Amino acid sequence: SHAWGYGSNDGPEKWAASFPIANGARQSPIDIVPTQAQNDPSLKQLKLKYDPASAKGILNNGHSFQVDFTDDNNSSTLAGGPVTGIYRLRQFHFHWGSSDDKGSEHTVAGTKFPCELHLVHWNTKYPNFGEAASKPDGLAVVGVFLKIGPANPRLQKVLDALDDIKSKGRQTTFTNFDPKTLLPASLDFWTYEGSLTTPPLLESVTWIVLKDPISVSPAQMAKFRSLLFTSEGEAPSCMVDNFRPPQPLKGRKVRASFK
Ligand SMILES: COc1ccc(N2C[C@H](O)c3cc(S(N)(=O)=O)sc3S2(=O)=O)cc1
Ligand SMILES: [Zn+2]
Repeated sequence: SHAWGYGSNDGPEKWAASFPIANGARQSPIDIVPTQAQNDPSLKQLKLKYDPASAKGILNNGHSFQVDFTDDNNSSTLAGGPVTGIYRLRQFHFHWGSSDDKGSEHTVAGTKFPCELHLVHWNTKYPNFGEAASKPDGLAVVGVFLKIGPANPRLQKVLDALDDIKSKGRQTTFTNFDPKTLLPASLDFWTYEGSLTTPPLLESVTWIVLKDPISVSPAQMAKFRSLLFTSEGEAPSCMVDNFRPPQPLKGRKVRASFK
């Protein structure tokens, strides 16, 4: 079985054994070096259109927690930016640390953030998510950094739901939520061609990492850290440090939508 995790026995340094693409040419995350990113005036404005009614549920999947969206129509989509065509929102999830000095997957000139939000979209030129996930232009993930500061009221509805999904496999209804409320004021972004940051590590992701972070308070970070990697009945293991470290750039260019 392809059981993987973030521990010393099954963590990122071990993934290549079951998923050799871990050493591939376009792996994620990466360290973004702003001074080496090239401004590309041909990049369009990011167009995000989210319908709160398309939020469906919230699930502890044993690696993170995710909010799933109905993706059988174009009610919640991404277009513009570096992509061609329309991508449908599938889910969003987070990665975070055991302490505020780490947790993000992407880093900015070596700076780690305590948490990173990923909004996962798939290219509607393919018939479904599973098909899209294996194509080089199949997925587009928007990454948003979370930085320690005042409590973020926009996060609260998500964090309040975590008590119901403490252990792996737990899920509950979660609807009437607009993920746009989780985004910073500016949609300035860096973009590069990469991969999923967890197994199966497929090299199918156009990454769109927003330059500006949103805030999260230490108490709100403690809520993330109250989740468990483990199922009910197993010895409890706190869900923390569920991030992959930056991977080699291997000649890739990072473009900036801003000067
Ligand atoms: C069989 O192919 C598959 C393709 C994708 C997935 N997913 C689960 C992954 O954990 C995963 C990781 C993502 S990240 N951290 O944004 O790079 S996005 C994502 S997923 O929801 O698309 C499952 C099977
Ligand atoms: Zn992710």
